[in-house]
Amino acid sequence: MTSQTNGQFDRTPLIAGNWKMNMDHTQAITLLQKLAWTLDDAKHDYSRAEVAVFPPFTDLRSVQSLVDGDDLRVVYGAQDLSDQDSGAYTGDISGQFLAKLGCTYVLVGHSERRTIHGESDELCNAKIAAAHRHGLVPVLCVGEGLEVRQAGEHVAFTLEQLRGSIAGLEADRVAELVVAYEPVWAIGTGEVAGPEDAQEMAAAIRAELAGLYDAETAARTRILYGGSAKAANAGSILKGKDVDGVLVGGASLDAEEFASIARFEQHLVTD
Ligand SMILES: O=C[C@H](O)COP(=O)(O)O
Repeated sequence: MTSQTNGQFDRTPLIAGNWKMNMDHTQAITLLQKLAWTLDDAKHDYSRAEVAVFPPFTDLRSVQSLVDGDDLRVVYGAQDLSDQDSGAYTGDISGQFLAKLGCTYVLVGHSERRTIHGESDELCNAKIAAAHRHGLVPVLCVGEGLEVRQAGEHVAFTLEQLRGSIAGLEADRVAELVVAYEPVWAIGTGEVAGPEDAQEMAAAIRAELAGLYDAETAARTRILYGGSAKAANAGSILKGKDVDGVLVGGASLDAEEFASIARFEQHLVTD
């Protein structure tokens, strides 16, 4: 595996846009073209910050054609996958199909899947295995709700989700895994966990991985923050030494705003 450092950060930051259930396939083309043009105009260096989008399933073929046809550097993934590979699973999508569509990543266990669709850590674990069977890199989402946060149990809760979701995973797989810490109370609410909160949890996740595996493995895993991230707060969030990127929802639907987040190095907050 190649080194993930970009020279300034220990790991190459990943700026990921989860479009959720927004944008049909024609709107997807417009949004992605605008994003790519904006990043090109700004001379974005993709080796300094990787940029990924996660459109709805129905957009992926159009996204693939655009990325391939125009040689875009933006990569993409799906918002979910089945833990099964094929068969009588009406409505589900196989990792095999996503790989064929050129997906690099796939979200697993987003809080909206966990809460609305009742997805458990065990199912997330099986979905991670399915992603690996098809060469996809899972972006595992973990994070606590408001009550857990108020009870001060957010670290223990989140680490339990992490352990349950990665049980049995080999060290090499953990090193390439992306973990997104998304406090549920900060998603789509305008509430942002402070940079200290994001760093606290990212450090706790990395320490947990070091304990479960080893320090070298843990040092390679990328850990993102998600929850009302935007250009105005990305610089301070990404200042945390264990925070390796952001998983952006609402703000990723605006090409200029999302491009500005990807260009966070321009507005990194320093002491
Ligand atoms: O996947 C993205 C997260 O759910 C964050 O969404 P948000 O930026 O709209 O709060």
